[in-house]
Amino acid sequence: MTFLALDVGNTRLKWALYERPHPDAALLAHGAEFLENIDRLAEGPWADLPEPEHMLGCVVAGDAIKRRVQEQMEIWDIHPKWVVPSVQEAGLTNGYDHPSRLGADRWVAMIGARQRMLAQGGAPRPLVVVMVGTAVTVEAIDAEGRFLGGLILPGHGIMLRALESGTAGLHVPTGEVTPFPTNTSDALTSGGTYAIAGACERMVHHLREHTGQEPLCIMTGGAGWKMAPSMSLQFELVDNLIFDGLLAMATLRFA
Ligand SMILES: Nc1ncnc2c1ncn2[C@@H]1O[C@H](COP(=O)(O)OP(=O)(O)O)[C@@H](O)[C@H]1O
Ligand SMILES: CC(C)(COP(=O)(O)O)[C@@H](O)C(=O)NCCC(=O)O
Ligand SMILES: [K+]
Repeated sequence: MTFLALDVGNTRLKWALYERPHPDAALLAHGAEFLENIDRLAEGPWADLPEPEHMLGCVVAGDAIKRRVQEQMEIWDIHPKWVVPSVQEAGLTNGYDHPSRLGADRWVAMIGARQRMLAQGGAPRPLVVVMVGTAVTVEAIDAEGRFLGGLILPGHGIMLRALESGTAGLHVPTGEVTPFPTNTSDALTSGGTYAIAGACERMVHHLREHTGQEPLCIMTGGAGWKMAPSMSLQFELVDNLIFDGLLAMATLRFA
């Protein structure tokens, strides 16, 4: 009953093979590839894997990338299944104006975060879910599992590239995060980091005001580790929220 979980973002493809489609399943193998290397998955890291029986993925990198990933899966006899955000799934209600236009990765990460909170026991709380990847997303979910809405902002890389290409004098190496930057490198690195931190704190404030309860804050994504030390509020850093979400959805779909 092996299960392959895929998360295809705008920078990297992340994959994980589990012994079965269940949150308690053992992890058999996992990896991550930058998108320029995905055409070598079948002859590389996937060549010696036990054949997955089921697969569920989320992709936000566009149709061309999705097709290239599906080509790599032709070494197996599986039918690729991709998440399309719906109005309701796995205990979460989708408040987006057009539910299917929400990024699939955002939907899956929120489902993972909610499952994670419920698994910890205690009364359900509002959730702020931050994903720091190519872009940064900051989601608000109330204690009843209603996704109220979320923010999208540029990630570190995009912010720096935008500043570099839009100015004459901002071509400098990465700096340090510091409260009072005194050189261009530190000013850029700190500006980006605190822009993201500020958006997160603002959303916590909005959700606290809206629900009258203290939100639980969870952070994930490839660049989450860069943000974690600069957060003034307590954020739990989780590296596999999307896989948690895919496992929760797969349990319901493939049981
Ligand atoms: N090996 C790495 N070295 C440096 N930065 C990395 C690495 N892996 C991830 N990152 C950071 O994480 C971001 C990508 O995270 P990821 O969650 O894979 O994004 P996405 O889901 O959008 O593809 C990059 O933009 C980069 O800032
Ligand atoms: C916001 C995103 C670009 C994030 O992509 P990522 O950083 O994970 O590569 C992606 O979730 C997306 O394309 N969303 C569709 C638009 C929306 O969610 O409103
Ligand atoms: K992502």
